[in-house]
Amino acid sequence: MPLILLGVGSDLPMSEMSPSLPHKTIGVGVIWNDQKQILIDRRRAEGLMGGLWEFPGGKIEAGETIEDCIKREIKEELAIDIEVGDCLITIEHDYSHFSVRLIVHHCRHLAGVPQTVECEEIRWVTLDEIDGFSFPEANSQIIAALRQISGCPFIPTKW
Ligand SMILES: Nc1nc2c([nH]c(=O)n2[C@H]2C[C@H](O)[C@@H](COP(=O)(O)OP(=O)(O)OP(=O)(O)O)O2)c(=O)[nH]1
Ligand SMILES: [Mg+2]
Repeated sequence: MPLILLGVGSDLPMSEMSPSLPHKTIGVGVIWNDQKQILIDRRRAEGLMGGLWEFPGGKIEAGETIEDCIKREIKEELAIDIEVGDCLITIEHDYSHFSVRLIVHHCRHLAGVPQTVECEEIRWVTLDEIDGFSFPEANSQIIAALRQISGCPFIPTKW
């Protein structure tokens, strides 16, 4: 009698067999100024994760590099020019209704005064001050990674 396996007996990896959450890939910038402060912005009250602080960024578009995504999002959201540097960390995080991959790069502020084009509020803060702000859950890993490096990654003579 042949053994007949029905349904789930396939070669698919577990991740493709389980019902998956919607997934977004997000380019995120940790933007440093020449005083070694980091730019954070507060998300609009009415949207997803409303009122929480974040490092600016947004969804990657088809055909875009992560560097181009971060540069574009930061121009759209804050109207400033930046240089995108090294990757600090990549995080995979599951929220209740979706999951995100946050690809976080160090960035250097080049020009323009940040404007609240797509956010509620903007602050330049030191790493010591950052604990006074509420961030989305996934951000604790970004902040921990920032604490592990020895300060601003850009060489002061480059400013
Ligand atoms: N930009 C940013 N997003 C974060 C952070 N931490 C975190 O969990 N997220 C999540 C929140 C959102 O679900 C997602 C970012 O999406 P977004 O709403 O900024 O996307 P977007 O700029 O393309 O905006 P939209 O076109 O959807 O309005 O990543 C963070 O530090 N920065
Ligand atoms: Mg955004």
